[in-house]
Amino acid sequence: MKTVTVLGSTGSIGCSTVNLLEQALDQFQVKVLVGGSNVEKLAEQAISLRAEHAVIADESQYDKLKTLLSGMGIKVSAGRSAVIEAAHIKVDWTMAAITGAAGLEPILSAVKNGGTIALANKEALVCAGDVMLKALKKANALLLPVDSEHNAVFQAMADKQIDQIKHITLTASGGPFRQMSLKEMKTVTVTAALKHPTWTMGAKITIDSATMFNKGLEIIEASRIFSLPEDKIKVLVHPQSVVHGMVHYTDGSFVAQLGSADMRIPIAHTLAWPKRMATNVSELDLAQLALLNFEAPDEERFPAMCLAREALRQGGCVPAVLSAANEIAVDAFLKGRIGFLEIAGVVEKVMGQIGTQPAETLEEVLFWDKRARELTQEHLGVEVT
Ligand SMILES: NC(=O)C1=CN([C@@H]2O[C@H](COP(=O)(O)OP(=O)(O)OC[C@H]3O[C@@H](n4cnc5c(N)ncnc54)[C@H](OP(=O)(O)O)[C@@H]3O)[C@@H](O)[C@H]2O)C=CC1
Ligand SMILES: CC(=O)[C@@H](O)[C@H](O)COP(=O)(O)O
Ligand SMILES: [Mn+2]
Repeated sequence: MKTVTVLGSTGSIGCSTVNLLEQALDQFQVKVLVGGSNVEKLAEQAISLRAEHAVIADESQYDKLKTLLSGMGIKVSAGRSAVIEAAHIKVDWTMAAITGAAGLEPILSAVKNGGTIALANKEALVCAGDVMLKALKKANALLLPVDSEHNAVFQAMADKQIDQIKHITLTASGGPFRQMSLKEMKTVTVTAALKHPTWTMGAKITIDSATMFNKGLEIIEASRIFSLPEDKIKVLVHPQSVVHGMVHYTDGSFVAQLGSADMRIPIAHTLAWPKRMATNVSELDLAQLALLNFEAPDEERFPAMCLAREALRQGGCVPAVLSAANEIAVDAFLKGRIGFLEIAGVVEKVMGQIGTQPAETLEEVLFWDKRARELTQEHLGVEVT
C-alpha cells in the first residue's frame, strides 16, 4: 500500500485526487487530508477515504470539523501550524495543491520526509525555487510535476536524452480573452474572466489563465523543474488544450503528450509513477475533434509572459515579487475592486520598485513576498488578504 497525503484536498486538484483515490482504496492508504476552510467537504472526503487525520487551516472551523467527524476514529486538528505539522507525517506520496505562496511552508515540511512530492502548486516553486530545490536534494525527495504542461514535458522526456533537447514548448489555451482587443479587455467582468474555455479550475488559476500570468508562472516553473534557461522554454497558443507540452530534440523530432483537459490524467501519472494506473477519464476522439490549432502568443495584449521572462532572467527575489504582487492583484480583481488590465500593470510597477535583491533563504523569500504584497496593496488601495 502506498501511503498518501493531500494538501488542499477540498480544491479543484484536491477533489480530482480524491476521486482517483476513491477508485483505488485497495492500493492507497490515506494518512492526511488538509483543507483551507471548506469543513463539510473535508469531513466528507475524510470519511469516504477512511483518512487517519483531517486538518483544517481555518482555526475557527475546528469545532465543526470535530463534530462532523466525531466517532469516526479520525484525528482532527486545525490552524496553520497544524497544517505544517501534518504535512511532515511520513508518507510515500504527497499531493501539493494548496494555492499560492501559502502552500510553500507545508510543501517544505513534506519535502523533509524524503518521499514523492506531486507538485500542482506552481507559486511555491516560482517564489522559492532555490530553497525548494535545495530542500528536495537534501532530503533525497522526488518532485513529480502535476501541472499539465510540465507533466507532459516530463512524460516526453522519458527516454532521458536530456543533452539532445533543443527546447521545450508549453501550450496555452489563450484563456477566455484570446481574441479580445486591449480596449475590450479593460472592461471585462469577473464572471467573464472566470469562464475558462477548456479547463475547470480554482478561481486564482482561472484568472491567471485569462491574464496569461499562468503561462508566465509556468515558464519559471519549467525552468526550475527541468533546469532550462528562459530562452529554451517556448509558449504556443493551442485553444483546444489537447496537446499539453512538447520536447523538441536536435534531430528535428518533437515528442508531445496529448490527452483530454482533465487533471486526473497527470495526477494519476504521478500517483502510479513509474508505473501507470487506469482512470475513468473518457478518451479523446481525435477524428471527432478533427482540427488542432496553434498560434504564436501575443505578448502586447498579454504582457504577463514578458514580465515573467524578465523576472526569471533577473532572478533573486524578482520571481517571488511577481508572484506575490499577482496574488494580491488577482484577489482584488476577484473582489471587484480593480479592473482586469490593472493586474499586469501593478505587478510591473512593484517589480520595478523592488528591483533585484537576493532571496537565497526561506526567510529572505518570505520577506520579499510580504514586501511585494504591501506595496501592491498600497498601489491598489486594497487590504492585504
Ligand atoms: N486546478 C487545476 O486544474 C490546476 C491547478 N494548478 C495549481 O494547483 C494549485 C491548486 O489549484 P486549484 O485546485 O485550482 O485551487 P483551488 O482554489 O480550487 O483549491 C485550493 C486548495 O487550497 C486550500 N487552501 C487555500 N488556502 C489555504 C491555506 N492557507 N492553508 C491550507 N489550505 C489552503 C483550499 O481550501 P478550501 O477550498 O477548503 O478553502 C483548497 O483545498 C494552484 O497552485 C494552481 O496553480 C496547476 C495546474 C492545474
Ligand atoms: C490545467 C493546467 O495545467 C492549467 O495550468 C492550464 O494550463 C490553464 O490553462 P491555460 O493554458 O489557459 O493557462
Ligand atoms: Mn498548466
